[in-house]
Amino acid sequence: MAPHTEQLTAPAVRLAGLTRSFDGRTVLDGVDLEFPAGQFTALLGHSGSGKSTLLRAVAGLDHEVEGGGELTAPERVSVVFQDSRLLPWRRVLDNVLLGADGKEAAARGRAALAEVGLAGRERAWPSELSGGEAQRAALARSLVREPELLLADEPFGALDALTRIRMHGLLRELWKRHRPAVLLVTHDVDEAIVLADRVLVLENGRIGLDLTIDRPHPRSYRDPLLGEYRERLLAALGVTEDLA
Ligand SMILES: Nc1ncnc2c1ncn2[C@@H]1O[C@H](COP(=O)(O)OP(=O)(O)OP(=O)(O)O)[C@@H](O)[C@H]1O
Repeated sequence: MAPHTEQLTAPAVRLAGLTRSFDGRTVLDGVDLEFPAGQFTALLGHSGSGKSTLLRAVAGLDHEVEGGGELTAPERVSVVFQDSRLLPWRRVLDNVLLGADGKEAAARGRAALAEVGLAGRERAWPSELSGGEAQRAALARSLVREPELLLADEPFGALDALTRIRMHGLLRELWKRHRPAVLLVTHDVDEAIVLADRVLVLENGRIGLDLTIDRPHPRSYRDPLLGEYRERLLAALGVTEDLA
């Protein structure tokens, strides 16, 4: 019998028994998680549940995690945060290039900016960009390295609702073109179900729910069949009350 192809593909990320405490308080309590190359995964959880802590661990930014087991992540990892973290003293293109020199690098940077809709803004200063444009530039900077894994920590959390919807379309488009594995941390249940193919809920320091969103793309916010997933996720998050 032919072996199942998934078994032949090494997972992009594998965590086993990942534990992290701060001042004796356990935030991550033996997280087991694995996802394959190219998978778009969202991570939901209440404020303080440890989403950013988990993301930082996967990014290799936290040297105090106790593996207990193992932590495997690809070499080329990019991280996008809620604020763009553009360097104010560098022009947009120089921010995207992050010190890479030469004509070829500049061409790659320009192409990345064009991909996110910022063609013509290469020489702008970050202070001249809107919040949405700054996040576009941050996405261009993250993609120019062709990451195998894109970690995004509430990348649209500070944007207004309409800009956020546009950015959802852009992120999904970029994902389709570049196919990195994505781990998107968000508070927004709709954002998770419209973008991701798998949604995880972090609770009590572990993955409490692991839900595959089996709907074709592009998805619509109005798709009634997404409602069932929304209900399950809200229930897992303990949101049961309707507003008065
Ligand atoms: N460097 C740190 N020192 C002390 N405590 C920390 C540190 N980093 C995180 N914590 C604590 O760990 C818990 C989880 O924080 P984390 O930022 O991972 O949560 P989160 O789910 O991302 O929250 P939010 O959605 O509000 O961003 C919080 O109680 C936080 O105070």
